[in-house]
Amino acid sequence: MTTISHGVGESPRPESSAVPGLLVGTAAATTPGVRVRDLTVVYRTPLGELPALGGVSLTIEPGTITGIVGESGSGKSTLALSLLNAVQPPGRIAGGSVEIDGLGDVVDLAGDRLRRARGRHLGYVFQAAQNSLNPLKTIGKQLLDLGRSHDVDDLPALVRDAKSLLERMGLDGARVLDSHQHELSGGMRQRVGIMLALVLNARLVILDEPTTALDMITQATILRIVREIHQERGLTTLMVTHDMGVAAEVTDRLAVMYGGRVVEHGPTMEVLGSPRHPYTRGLIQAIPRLSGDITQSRALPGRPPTLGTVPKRGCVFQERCPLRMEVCETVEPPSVIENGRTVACHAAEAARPAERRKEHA
Ligand SMILES: Nc1ncnc2c1ncn2[C@@H]1O[C@H](COP(=O)(O)OP(=O)(O)OP(=O)(O)O)[C@@H](O)[C@H]1O
Repeated sequence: MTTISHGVGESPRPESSAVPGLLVGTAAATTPGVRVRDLTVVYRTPLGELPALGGVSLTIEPGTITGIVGESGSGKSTLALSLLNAVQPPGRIAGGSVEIDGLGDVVDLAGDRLRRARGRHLGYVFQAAQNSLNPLKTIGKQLLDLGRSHDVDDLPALVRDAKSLLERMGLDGARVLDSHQHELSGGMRQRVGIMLALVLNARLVILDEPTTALDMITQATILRIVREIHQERGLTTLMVTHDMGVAAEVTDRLAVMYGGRVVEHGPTMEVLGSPRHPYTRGLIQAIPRLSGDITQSRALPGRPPTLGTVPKRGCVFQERCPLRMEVCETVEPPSVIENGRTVACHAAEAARPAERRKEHA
């Protein structure tokens, strides 16, 4: 689980001069796309610095909801944090870039520029969002602090927007704003987190397991609202989830992660309907809800690697792969892009008709 400060509870800051390259006072005019290139993130461990992301490249198209799925430890949260340049020690971004339209390479952002980008340009809810509220202040007070720290001129409008978002998520907006976090249930706090991610009108919204703390009915309501608000406001949304059912319901595109790599990426229905990577197939087969019959679900054999056990050579999935070939032990499979789908698998590549392989050689 990963926690970062939500920006809530930060002391209000005095007016500061405009920050070059950032839109202050208004939301970004266009829906941003994101281009992650060769991103490497390492964590310091007793065995030295080990990569949690080993050269991830991923393009997030403007206006889409992209889901990031994969088992625990595959690097989903680390990737989400990297989009905010918010990887905390003992982790660090060791290489690569994260280009966000309107912001540039966020890996190069620091200090005030970075703080302002978060919230105003990049909205986010992290797994522990419900624990990152300030216990000493009401939600309303924290909302005002957030608005002031981002130089929002019209604070009454911010409060109105917050109330309306909370009401859409089935809460009594005025009551919630008057409450302290201990007066709210886990599910209510999670919805407060989502409201705070959206209220500054950020156009790129990153949701890390936004519905984990919620019961099924509340989860369905929240997902519907995330989808509606995404469309109404013209957002680009990245959603990290363990739950392939959630991914199937909400996302337009799906990126599947394993051992700190994106092993498959493409339109959600295509990835789920005709998965090309054996890991994606394994994930899908392990889900009773998608395969329809609970007796047909088969758990993926073996366990995902930890930082210390990711293979140093060859394919990261080789140890659990039913299609493993000799080459998989020595050569990391390149990401092959075809018709809007990306797959990094020697076996999938070998199965493609020879003439199409030649075209992409
Ligand atoms: N602070 C840290 N120190 C050391 N290793 C870390 C730290 N945070 C994450 N890791 C390791 O980095 C790898 C990727 O972790 P990450 O949390 O990004 O995965 P995840 O897919 O989001 O997992 P989960 O679904 O359990 O949150 C894992 O092997 C994890 O143990």
